[in-house]
Amino acid sequence: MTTMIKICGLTDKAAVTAAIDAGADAVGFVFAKSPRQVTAAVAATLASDVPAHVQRVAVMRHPSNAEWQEVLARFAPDVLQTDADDFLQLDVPAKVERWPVYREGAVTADTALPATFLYEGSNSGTGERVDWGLAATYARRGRMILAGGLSAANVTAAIESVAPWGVDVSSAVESAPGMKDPAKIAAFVIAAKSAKLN
Ligand SMILES: O=C(O)c1ccccc1NCC(=O)[C@H](O)[C@H](O)COP(=O)(O)O
Repeated sequence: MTTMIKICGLTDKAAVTAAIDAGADAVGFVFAKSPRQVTAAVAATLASDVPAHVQRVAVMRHPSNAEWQEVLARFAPDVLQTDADDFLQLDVPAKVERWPVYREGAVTADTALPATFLYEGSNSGTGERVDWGLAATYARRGRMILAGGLSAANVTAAIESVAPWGVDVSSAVESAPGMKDPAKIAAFVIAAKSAKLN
């Protein structure tokens, strides 16, 4: 079994190509307010050559249904990633996979976690790392995508201690906020793939 790798917050074609060439399984485009924010039209252009085995993820945070419908119509993502409660008010067709975001501090032992979920801290895209010990307990309850503060330097250890289904990175593979660095993307993927899984 290998760990799913998502490179998030892509804003230019070179970064998309770097993620695909490195062997990423998913590429994320941020539509929320962020230094990485792109329009649905730009994301559609950036993702036009993404091969079918790489999932194209629409990353949002508290969108209105109208904002989501615009992204759905123009970008046609494979996956919608947004805070778990957002899904209550969004019309998401069955063909779009859901990656609800659960945030550290808001999850307890009693929280009903879905089959697949993303787990991170309060502030997306800021390099904020979660408690891996706690994350490991939640990772046993479903297909967790671990996010927040991962980098080429720590992703191997993160995978080996948390055992998530997937990992997600953004700021640590950038040269500046919103500017992805192809060499850092490649290094992250190599490090993630080198993790020893039981
Ligand atoms: O990346 C953003 O700026 C962002 C803004 C608003 C909502 C979500 C956002 N990113 C979501 C991601 O999936 C990031 O990859 C994740 O938060 C990890 O970020 P980082 O700690 O920088 O690796």
